[in-house]
Amino acid sequence: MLEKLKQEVLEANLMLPQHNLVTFTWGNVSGIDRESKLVVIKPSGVPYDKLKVEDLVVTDLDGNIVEGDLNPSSDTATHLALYRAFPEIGGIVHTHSPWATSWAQAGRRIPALGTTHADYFYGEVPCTRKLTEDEVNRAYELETGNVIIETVRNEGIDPKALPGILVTGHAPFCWGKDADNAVHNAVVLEEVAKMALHTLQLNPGVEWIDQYLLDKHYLRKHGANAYYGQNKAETKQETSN
Ligand SMILES: O=C(CO)[C@@H](O)[C@H](O)COP(=O)(O)O
Repeated sequence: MLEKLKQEVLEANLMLPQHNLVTFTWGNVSGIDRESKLVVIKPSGVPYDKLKVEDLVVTDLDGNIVEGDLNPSSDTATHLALYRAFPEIGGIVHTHSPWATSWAQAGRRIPALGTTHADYFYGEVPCTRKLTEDEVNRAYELETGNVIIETVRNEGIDPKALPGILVTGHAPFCWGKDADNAVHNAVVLEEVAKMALHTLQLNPGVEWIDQYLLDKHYLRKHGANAYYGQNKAETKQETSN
């Protein structure tokens, strides 16, 4: 079942070590088939260089295993909570990539300091509150998902415009229209996390980029009249006076 989705999720998981987003078995990627409401996710603790498509686990949105002999990722409940809350996402990735994880451990939001950031994240990358002792001890992974959902909803965030978040004391979660897009966003998040830290070291008083520049860079890639890449948008970029 879901052979195409399984292949996409396998390839997305293998992109994590390829892009240096993980060490050992850290991290996990999943994808959802919205028609069947079934999720394909990495098995827990399996080294990436040994991961095969038949190792992937299929669950329903309640976490019941529909297919697979191995235990699903230990973060499965977090992924499922996000799929239930955000119907617009099709893939989720969690890593402990060092630069983004440093911001998460510091409990700091990543400010939009440049156009690289603006190309993918339409504003600062948010950071959740800490989980309470009760949340950690009662239902850690589910409550990790819930604190992400709480932050997104309380701050009126559009998950498509800000496809990532930092969980305080833990690490980043990113998402996208599918597993490959989620990993792409995770790679960019790691890059902008590194750039932002270096920028602040070079100039601690640096300000966010101006809203008009944030708008331009985000919307030329993702807006209704996007013209980045090979979009044949009606509105072309100005090429002459
Ligand atoms: O959050 C963490 C570790 O703190 C995860 O990234 C795990 O390291 C990945 O676990 P599995 O997906 O292999 O269960």
